[in-house]
Amino acid sequence: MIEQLQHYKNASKRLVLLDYDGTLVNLSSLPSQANPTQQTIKVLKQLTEKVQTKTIVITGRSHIDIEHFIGHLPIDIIAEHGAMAKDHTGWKKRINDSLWKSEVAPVMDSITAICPKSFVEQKSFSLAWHYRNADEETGYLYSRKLIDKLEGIVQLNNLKIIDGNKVVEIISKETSKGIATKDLVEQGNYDWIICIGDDKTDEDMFECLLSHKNALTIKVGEGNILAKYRMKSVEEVLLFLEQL
Ligand SMILES: O=P(O)(O)OC[C@H]1O[C@H](O[C@H]2O[C@H](CO)[C@@H](O)[C@H](O)[C@H]2O)[C@H](O)[C@@H](O)[C@@H]1O
Repeated sequence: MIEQLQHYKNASKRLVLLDYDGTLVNLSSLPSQANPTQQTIKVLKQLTEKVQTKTIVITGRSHIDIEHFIGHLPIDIIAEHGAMAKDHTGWKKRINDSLWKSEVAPVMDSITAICPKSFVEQKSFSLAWHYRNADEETGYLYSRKLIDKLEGIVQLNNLKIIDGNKVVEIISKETSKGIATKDLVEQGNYDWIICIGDDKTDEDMFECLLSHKNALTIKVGEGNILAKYRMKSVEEVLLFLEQL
């Protein structure tokens, strides 16, 4: 890793891709509580000041949430797993597919009604059913039931199910952090890339970067790994980013 970092420092055009929840901030019981810490803000600010370095926060969050958390920083953002993107000109849609929401919402609502402490998060191009605060066993069982009930709608509407961290999310099949990463890599001609994430959707970025010889990919926490390195915690990620 030290050798790789040296190459990174000597590179002339760098890309730093950072997931938000579970990577830049610790997970919390409600999405609205995951405010960035002072250290997170400091680290992101430092990265935006680096020359020859493009830093992008790439998140499953709605563009409204992430704008609320870090929108005051001069940093590029890709939100909703690639459906929305922000650069110095402002926010833009990368897809235009949300008509299916009227079919999915009632199914999620019906499960919310029978699974205490679960709730639906609305985003522009996706719907997410959260069960972190439900009783563990009950939440998991209902998440399987929900996935089962949604299979048909998902197939008919060219959608996919993201079976995430205590969340079941529905979004267009044409959107992923991997697709967004591929676009960035093709357009940017970067000679070094650092990519850090903790969740299943971040594996799509790692997979996209597998064949890139100058990509340093880092998985935060345990579980499946297509990344080359692993870090234990958000705190370790922030310390690492401070050294870049
Ligand atoms: O791509 P990310 O930046 O990792 O965002 C993924 C999802 O994050 C949020 O949900 C997760 O974090 C919440 C706050 O810590 C937590 O309460 C929830 O259980 C997690 O699933 C967000 O609400 C989702 O929209 C994002 O897709």
